[in-house]
Order: sequence, then C-alpha cells, then structure tokens
Amino acid sequence: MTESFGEPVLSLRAINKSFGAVHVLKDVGLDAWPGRVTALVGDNGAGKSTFVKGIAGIYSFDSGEYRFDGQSVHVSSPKQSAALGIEVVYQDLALCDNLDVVQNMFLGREIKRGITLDEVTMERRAEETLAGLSVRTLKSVRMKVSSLSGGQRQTVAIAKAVLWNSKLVILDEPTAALGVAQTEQVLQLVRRLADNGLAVILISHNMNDVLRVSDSVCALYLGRTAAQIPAASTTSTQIVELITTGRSGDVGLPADVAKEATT
Ligand SMILES: Nc1ncnc2c1ncn2[C@@H]1O[C@H](COP(=O)(O)OP(=O)(O)OP(=O)(O)O)[C@@H](O)[C@H]1O
Repeated sequence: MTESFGEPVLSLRAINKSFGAVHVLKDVGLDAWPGRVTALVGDNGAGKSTFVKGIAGIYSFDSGEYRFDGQSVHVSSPKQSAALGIEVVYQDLALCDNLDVVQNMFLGREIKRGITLDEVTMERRAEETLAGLSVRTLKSVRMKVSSLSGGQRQTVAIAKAVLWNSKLVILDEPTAALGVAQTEQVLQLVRRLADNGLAVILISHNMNDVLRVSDSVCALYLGRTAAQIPAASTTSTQIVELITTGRSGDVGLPADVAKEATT
C-alpha cells in the first residue's frame, strides 16, 4: 500500500464476501486518503461494485477489517456509512427529472422552518456548495434536472454528495456516458473534490481518466487486490496488465495473487 499520503481515512484489509457458493471478494484491501483520488480499477466482474456496495453498507462483508478515521467500524447499512461521512454517486445518479437542482440536492433531507420548507436556506446552501466546487456551468439552481446535460447532471449528483459534510465520496464511472468536453469538466470536478480535502474513490474503465486525476490506483483481479500503487509511478500499460493478468512486470504482488494469475 502507499505510505506517503499520510493516514488513510478508509482502510480495508482482508475483506471477504460471498454470495452463496460464489466467493466474490477474496482478502481484498484498499486505502483512501483525504485530499487524494484513489482509482478502483478492474475488469468486468472483478468485484468493484460488490466492494463499493460493502463499503457503503448495502452488503455486509463476511470478514475482514474495516477502519474509518482510525477506528475499527462495522458498517451494515447505508445509514451507517452516511453517518460516517461516506457518500456514493452511482452510475444511474438517482436524480428526479421533474425536480429542480435544489430539490434534488436536498431530497429526503430537506431543511425546514417550522412546518414549511426553508427554500431560501436550501437555495443558498446549494449555490454555496456549487460555488465551493467552482461549478459555473449551471445557469440557475432552480432549473429542472430534465433540462440539464449529462455533465451537468453528474455535477449535481456530486454536489449533492458533498453537501453533507462527507469525508469520502465514491464515484462510480462518472464519465462513462459523457462526451469529451463534459468528461473534462467532470474530471476537473473530481480533482477539485480532492483538492478541497475530501477522499475520493473513482471507479473507472478509462485509463487516461485514471492517470489524469488519480494519486493512487487499486487494481482488482478476479476478486483479489492485484496491487495498490501510486499513480505517479505507473503507466497505463502497467495498469492494463494488472487488470487483465493480475500482475505487472514492475509491481510486486502478493504471492497468492501471482499464483492465481499464472494458473
Ligand atoms: N448478488 C449476487 N449474487 C451472486 N453473484 C454476484 C452477485 N453480485 C455480484 N455477483 C458476482 O460477483 C462478481 C463480481 O461482480 P461485480 O459486479 O462486483 O463486478 P464489477 O467489477 O463491478 O464488474 P462491472 O465492471 O461489470 O460492473 C461477478 O462474477 C458477479 O456475477
């Protein structure tokens, strides 16, 4: 694991998860640091979604060590992960088209004054959050989400995630459905999240994106951690090698992974 980034806010070791007889995660580990983007990469079926759903408490891990903010924790519901400060932005974004940006950002967590909604405060906080992320592409926070572009929707979903004093934001393929210019905007936003002090985990299949914005890369191969390495000391060829074979010529791997990769 990468030592030079200081204390990780999230540290997972020897995580296992099975569905019936299917052993999906096998002694998986990962660290994520405040102010850093950690890319989680792996081929289809490598276990990324299962791992993230376990971090978010949608699934409970069967065994392993889950540490957050230096404490050993047990997370078995999304409510518990949210209480720790973990937010996940899933690919489908879960935004309501018929609601505006403010309504979406506060959906289910509306601010009230007495029995009425405090629209002024919610609007101000939505604007402050977007401004804090240097988002200038939205004309008004009162625009309906149905009228936004794919990149703007992704921006709203990310801003919604950071509105709640989150410490760790997990982004599931945030640029998958975007064109070149919108991908650029979202990647800049991902970097700014980390520059604002958040820990970010970025799931991506795009090696260019990964190397552009990440500080650390954790590669899963057949449900195991092939390696977690600093992005600065790796190349896209090495990452592709880790994803497709579980090994890379220049990266030392746990013996069991190396053995599995050759059999
Ligand atoms: N609920 C489940 N029951 C049984 N097997 C499951 C379940 N969820 C996932 N799996 C299996 O676990 C493995 C890992 O799946 P997972 O979705 O975590 O991979 P992934 O790396 O996110 O893939 P992708 O990039 O395609 O989303 C797959 O073989 C999948 O079939």
